[in-house]
Amino acid sequence: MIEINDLVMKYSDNIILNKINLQIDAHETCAIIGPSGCGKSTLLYGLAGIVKPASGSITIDNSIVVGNRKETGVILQTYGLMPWKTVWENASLGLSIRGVKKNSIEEKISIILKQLHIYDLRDQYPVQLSGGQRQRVAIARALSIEPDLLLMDEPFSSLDAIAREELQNVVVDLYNQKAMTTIIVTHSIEEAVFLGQKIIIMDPTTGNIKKTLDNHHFGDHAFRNTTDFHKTCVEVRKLMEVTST
Ligand SMILES: Nc1ncnc2c1ncn2[C@@H]1O[C@H](COP(=O)(O)OP(=O)(O)OP(=O)(O)O)[C@@H](O)[C@H]1O
Repeated sequence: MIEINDLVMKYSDNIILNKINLQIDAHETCAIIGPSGCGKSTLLYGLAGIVKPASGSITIDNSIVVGNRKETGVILQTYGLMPWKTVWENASLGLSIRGVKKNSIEEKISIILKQLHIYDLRDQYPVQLSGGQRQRVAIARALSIEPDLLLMDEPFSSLDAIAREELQNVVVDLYNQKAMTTIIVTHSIEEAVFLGQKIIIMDPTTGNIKKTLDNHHFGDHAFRNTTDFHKTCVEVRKLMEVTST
């Protein structure tokens, strides 16, 4: 379980997040949405231990986050792939850094690459891949460490609508297999509604949470085509409009 208590995040004297309180249950998926610059990434960096709170705390499973946590998988906007390493080498980086034995790495990475349909691309370099394929490699690397928490910062923003929906389906499938706590920062209302059991709408004027919606429909690819999906999108859009005026 994640507990955020009176969290203040600043860059120099500039307060970005102001006294945020939030609980995210273990095995929950949470989408964070809000206008550009409202501090979504900053919140994710706090959860990842990349940026330290000015005050307040972030606790994961009763331990205060003070830096990288080895059970947290992180996918940042830029994918973070090493251009000089192959798909296989990029995907296995997290395991080799942790000193995992070669046999075990081979077994785990083969399974994950096959699951993400990029096994045949294992000897290619990032420059030879499409955006969606690169993103699958980044997902493979994050999953290889078997995280209990997966943090994603606008992971699909550079993809076309179809590639984006395919990868959203992959996230749902992975969740249905492993039920890892998943937090995704997104600009897309549809993505937030499709991927978040909890949808957090941020308010840039207060540096706090405007509203949290519970969404019980998560987990089914077909949800995208339902009336409930569209209704929830409209609800989130209205809250975003209020936020941005
Ligand atoms: N390293 C930094 N140093 C100083 N200010 C920063 C830094 N990173 C972000 N900021 C500022 O903090 C604010 C919040 O940035 P953040 O990236 O968290 O917002 P965001 O909601 O994720 O934005 P976007 O949707 O555009 O990615 C912005 O005003 C940004 O300019």
